[in-house]
Amino acid sequence: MSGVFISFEGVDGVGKTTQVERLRAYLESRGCEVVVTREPGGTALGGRLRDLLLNGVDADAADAAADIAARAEALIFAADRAQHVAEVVRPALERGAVVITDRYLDSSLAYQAGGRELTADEIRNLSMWATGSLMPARTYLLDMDPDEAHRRLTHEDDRMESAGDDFRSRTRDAFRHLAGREPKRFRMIDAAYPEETVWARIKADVDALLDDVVADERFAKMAAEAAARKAAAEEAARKAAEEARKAKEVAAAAGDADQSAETTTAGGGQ
Ligand SMILES: Nc1ncnc2c1ncn2[C@@H]1O[C@H](COP(=O)(O)OP(=O)(O)O)[C@@H](O)[C@H]1O
Ligand SMILES: Cc1cn([C@H]2C[C@H](O)[C@@H](COP(=O)(O)OP(=O)(O)O)O2)c(=O)[nH]c1=O
Repeated sequence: MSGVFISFEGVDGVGKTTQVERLRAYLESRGCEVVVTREPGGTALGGRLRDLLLNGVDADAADAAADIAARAEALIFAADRAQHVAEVVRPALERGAVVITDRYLDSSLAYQAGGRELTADEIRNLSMWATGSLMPARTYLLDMDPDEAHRRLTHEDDRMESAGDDFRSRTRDAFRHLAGREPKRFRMIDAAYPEETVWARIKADVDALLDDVVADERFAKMAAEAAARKAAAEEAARKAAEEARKAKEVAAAAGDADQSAETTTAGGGQ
């Protein structure tokens, strides 16, 4: 199987990491090579950038959120993504692995455009440039009330999580809007249900997705074989026509020689 790229999105606490691990276990049990990764922080460089993004430049500053300007924040997330795609995602896809990422470019669209209010076009262009336009085949948006999701978290708020209720609500709305714009890629799953129910919905969709990928590959293989057969038949027909042309030339040359011999004989009798 060629590589399949899957992303999980949603506000903090909706259950992405939980479902990513369930999907990893399931796909491994089906015999797939699975690479689980995340943004920010899927590479060594990304780990350093994640620390800046989640803890701020000065962890003791009174307002850690303010010490990175909105545009700088967008660029740091994009830098993390560029390194992530170059170092982890593309090589794994080229090997034929299933790559599951806990967040990808839709998070930038939801948080930096929706949340921080930069424009969606500039954020999208930045991420497309950073990734060479690599898009997931499927994106699972886990959706639920963001305050309830926030209450599920057991750790202390990081720099992004402390941005407040309004920010969380804008981010959730932005995710839902993105899913509405691209229904083929997105599957929006109600994440307020228990873990098992959420997983059952993801599993059903993944089974269909992988069947489609296998069917597409089978179709591509059949199409390639048909094209090769057509090219071979055309080559054989070209060779046969060439041989027929040569045979005709030989016959014509032999005919000319006979005729000239006859002419010579007739001329010699005069
Ligand atoms: N469907 C669910 N219902 C209730 N709690 C959940 C559910 N899925 C995950 N959790 C719990 O919620 C917390 C956040 O889950 P996590 O997977 O880390 O979310 P995220 O990666 O989206 O921040 C964890 O303690 C996890 O065990
Ligand atoms: C990938 C990405 C994440 N983020 C934010 C979302 C999260 O608040 C934070 C780190 O994400 P993450 O570690 O995935 O948090 P969680 O597991 O709790 O969902 O970074 C952005 O603002 N933009 C981005 O492009």
